[in-house]
Amino acid sequence: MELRARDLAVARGGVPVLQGVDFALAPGRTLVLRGPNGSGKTTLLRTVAGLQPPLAGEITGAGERIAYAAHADGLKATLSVDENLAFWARVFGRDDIARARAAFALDELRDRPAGSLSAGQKRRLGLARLMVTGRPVWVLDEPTVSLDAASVALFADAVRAHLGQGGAALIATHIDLGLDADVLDVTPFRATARLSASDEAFL
Ligand SMILES: Nc1ncnc2c1ncn2[C@@H]1O[C@H](COP(=O)(O)OP(=O)(O)OP(=O)(O)O)[C@@H](O)[C@H]1O
Repeated sequence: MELRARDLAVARGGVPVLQGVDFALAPGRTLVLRGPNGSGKTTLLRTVAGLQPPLAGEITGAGERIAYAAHADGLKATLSVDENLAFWARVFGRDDIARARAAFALDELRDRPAGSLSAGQKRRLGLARLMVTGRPVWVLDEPTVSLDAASVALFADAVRAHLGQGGAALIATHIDLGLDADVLDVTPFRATARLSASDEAFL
């Protein structure tokens, strides 16, 4: 099933940020969002992930198919690496964490409290959680922040494996991940109208 956005308009803090966004993301494919700082990539991802409603337009193929990884890692600091993964797996009704742990080179860190990990190790753990969700559409906001070159390569491998199993990925990133990806530059979709609260009632 495709993830699709049709004529989507999104807002941040009540201010329209993007409008007229259309894209389709098929199983097995990656779509990379590009655009300068503040152009609306995070806002678009949050809307696709269902964390905020669109101002206008339609999203299909999202909802419970999405696993979202935001800027913040959102880890439980006092729980170990394994406990964090197991907790997350349970939330999604699953129990296999070994594959995710290995894919992100976390085996040697499995008993360490997440709060004691380095920034890059925390990020690897945050990304490993995607694998335990079992969800087909990964929505990722700057996933490689804090990662060294070797960890970026691990991440790209994990995405490739996910695509190979029929998954899909929507990724905001400023770097080249070496993936065979489609690219959507959000710059042309910047919202022109700055609507007041009273105008919004007529949308
Ligand atoms: N909490 C907020 N309340 C109001 N406006 C916000 C908030 N967060 C971001 N914005 C504004 O919304 C617009 C879009 O921001 P967004 O974070 O979506 O951009 P981005 O393309 O992801 O940027 P970056 O590349 O810097 O991560 C910007 O003008 C930003 O200043």
